[in-house]
Amino acid sequence: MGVVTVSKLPVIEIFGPTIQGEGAVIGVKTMFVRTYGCDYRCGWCDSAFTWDGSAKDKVRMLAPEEIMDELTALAGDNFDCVTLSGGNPALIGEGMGILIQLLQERGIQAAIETQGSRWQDWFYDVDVLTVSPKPPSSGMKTDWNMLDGIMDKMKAQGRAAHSLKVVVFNEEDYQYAKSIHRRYPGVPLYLQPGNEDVTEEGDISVRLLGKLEWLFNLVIADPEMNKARVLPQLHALIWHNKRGK
Ligand SMILES: C[S@@+](CC[C@H](N)C(=O)[O-])C[C@H]1O[C@@H](n2cnc3c(N)ncnc32)[C@H](O)[C@@H]1O
Ligand SMILES: Nc1nc2[nH]cc(C(=O)O)c2c(=O)[nH]1
Ligand code: SF4
Ligand SMILES: [Mg+2]
Repeated sequence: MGVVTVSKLPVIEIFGPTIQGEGAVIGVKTMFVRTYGCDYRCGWCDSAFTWDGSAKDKVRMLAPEEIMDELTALAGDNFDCVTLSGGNPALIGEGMGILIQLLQERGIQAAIETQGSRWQDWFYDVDVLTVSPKPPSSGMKTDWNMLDGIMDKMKAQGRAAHSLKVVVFNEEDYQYAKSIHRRYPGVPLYLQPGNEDVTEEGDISVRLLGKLEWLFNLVIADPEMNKARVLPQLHALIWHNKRGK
């Protein structure tokens, strides 16, 4: 018997193919792997089941190879990109690094969604890194030392396409987004209107589009935001608050 490496990941859901609904690679067909656990507790988190205990019984500890097999079983070769989200995927060390390698060996892009509260060396290997620092409305406090460190390292390394994405619910959040833009001026900034009710059932697109127009108007009036991009959560316009989309 060979030695078994323990590098399993806590996975709460694997789904797709769907369309990436946010940020730099919006519109691209992608699979999702959502890890369990978060070091934050954002008041408005649209994926609170990844950390609030309500879906704890659905968590599976999976080896990177098992995740690959499940992606293939779900979608065959009908995808070129896998988005690793959570929760905070940056809580996971070795296992995530191995999964990213496995994906890339098969010519599949690895995209990451994380909030910038933790660093992992595998950030260097990611194809698309989205760092989404949290504005005041979340109730979280930004660790500026950590965020500076992450942005410095990504800049110095230069391979992975990285960008910033700030969710904006109110004027104070908008000011926070501006402070992020001033602090990291060379990094593409995406602004995303907040979904104020992540439990509402039925069609929420009119409400979301209203919030998008509000954010459009702030940016339109603001010469400091000439380079920012304002995008909706595209999947939420189409599939609303449905899970696994
Ligand atoms: C659920 S999080 C998981 C990844 C990581 N924890 C993070 O926050 O970046 C994925 C993305 O959804 C965004 N998000 C969460 N709740 C939201 C809401 N109510 N409205 C708009 N965006 C939201 C987050 O800001 C983040 O950019
Ligand atoms: N379609 C779709 N696009 C997304 N982009 C980021 C997501 C996330 O929850 O991390 C997400 C998601 O949950 N679904
Ligand atoms: S950091 Fe991301 S997953 Fe964690 S609570 Fe905030 S939005 Fe949710
Ligand atoms: Mg989501």
